[in-house]
Amino acid sequence: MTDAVLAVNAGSSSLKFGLYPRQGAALWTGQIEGLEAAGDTAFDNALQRLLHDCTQRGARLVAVAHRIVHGGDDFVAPCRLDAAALRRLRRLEPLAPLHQPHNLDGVAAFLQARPQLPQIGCFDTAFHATLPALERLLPIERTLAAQGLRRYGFHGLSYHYLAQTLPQHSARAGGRVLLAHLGNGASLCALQGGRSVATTMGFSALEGLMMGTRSGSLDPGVLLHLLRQGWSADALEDLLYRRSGLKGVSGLSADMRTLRASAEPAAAQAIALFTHRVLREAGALAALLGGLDAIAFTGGIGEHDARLRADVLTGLAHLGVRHDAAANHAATGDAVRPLHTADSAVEVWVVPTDEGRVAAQSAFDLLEPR
Ligand SMILES: Nc1ncnc2c1ncn2[C@@H]1O[C@H](COP(=O)(O)OP(=O)(O)O)[C@@H](O)[C@H]1O
Ligand SMILES: CC(=O)OP(=O)(O)O
Ligand SMILES: [Mg+2]
Repeated sequence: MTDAVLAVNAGSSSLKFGLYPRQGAALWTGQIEGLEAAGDTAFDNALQRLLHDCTQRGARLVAVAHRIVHGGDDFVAPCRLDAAALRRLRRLEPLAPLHQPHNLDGVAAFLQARPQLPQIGCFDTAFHATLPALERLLPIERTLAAQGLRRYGFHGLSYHYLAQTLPQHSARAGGRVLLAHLGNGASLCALQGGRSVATTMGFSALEGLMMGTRSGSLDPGVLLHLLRQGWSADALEDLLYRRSGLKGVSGLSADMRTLRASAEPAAAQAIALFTHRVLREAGALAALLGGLDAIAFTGGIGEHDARLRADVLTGLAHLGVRHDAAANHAATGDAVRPLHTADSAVEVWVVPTDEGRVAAQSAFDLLEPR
C-alpha cells in the first residue's frame, strides 16, 4: 500500500482535494463546486463524504495537508495543527471570511474524526515571507503595524507551485517574473530569483485585483462614506466579499464562463473592468521589477480564458510582449504551454496550478524529512 497525503483546499467557491503519494501524479483528485450557493452545511457534508471515500482508495493515509489562507505573523511555515493552533488561527477569520472559516472547519472535522492522523497546515501567506519591508508596510499611523496591520499576500501555495515548475521549462525563471493567479480569487505576484518581492493582495483577501465576488482595491473614502450612511461592519463585509467584483458589476454572475456567454452590456463591462484592473496592476509590478523576463498565467481564468490573456498581453505590448494567437487559443490548462513568439522580449507561459501538490509535499517533508 502506498503512503499518501490527502490535500484539502477549501476555496471561496469550491472544495478541491487530492490524494498524493510522495512522488508522481495524484492517485485521486476531485472538486466540489457551487458551495457558496449551497449554504453552510454543504462544506460539512462534503468533508464527511471525503473522509469516508479516502479509506477506500488503497492508500495508507499518513496525513491531511490543509491549505490555510491566512497564517498571520506566527504561521510562516507548514506545521502540525492541534486545537491550540486552531484557536490562534480562528482569530484571523475576519481577514479572509470566505476561506479561513472553511479551512479551519476542515481541520477541526479531521482532528475530531481521526485524532491520531497528523493535520498539517500549509499557509498561503508563507510564500510571501520574503516580501521586502516596503511591500509589507501600510501607509498609515506607524503604531498600528505592531497590531499586525500590514500586508501579507495570498495565493502562496499556487505561487510556490509556479515558482518550482517554471524553471523546468524556462531559463528566464530566475529573472523578473510576473505571476497571475486569476481564479475566483485573483492576485498578481512579482518574483525575483524565484522569491516573492511584491504582490497585489495585502492585509486581507480583498486588496488588489477585482475578483469573482470581491471588490479588490477601492478608495477607502467609499467605506467612510458608507459607514457614515449607517452601514454596519457586517453589511460592508457582505458588500466587499460577496456582492462586488464580476458578480456585483455584472449583476449576473461571478463565473467568467457565464459572463462570456452573456449578451448583457453589464456582463461585458464587468469583464472589461476585470481586464483593466489586471493590466493596471501588471504595469505596477512590472515597474517595481524594472521590466519583465517572463509572465505566467494560472487559476481557473488564467488557465482557460484565452481572450482575457490576449487582452492583457496586448496591453503589455509596450514592454515587448508578443504572443502567438494560435498557441494562446490552444492553451486550455491541460499542460504547461509557452505562448510567446520567437521575437517576444518577454516569455509568456500558462502553468496549470497544483496547490494540493505543494501542500502534500510540505506534509511529507515535515513528517519524513529526506
Ligand atoms: N473555460 C473557462 N473559461 C473562462 N473561465 C473559466 C473557465 N473555466 C473556469 N473558469 C473560471 O475560473 C474561475 C474559478 O477559478 P478557480 O481557480 O477554480 O477558483 P477558486 O479556486 O477560487 O474556487 C471562475 O470564474 C470560472 O468561471
Ligand atoms: C486567497 C484567495 O482568494 O483564494 P481563492 O482564489 O482560492 O479564492
Ligand atoms: Mg483557488
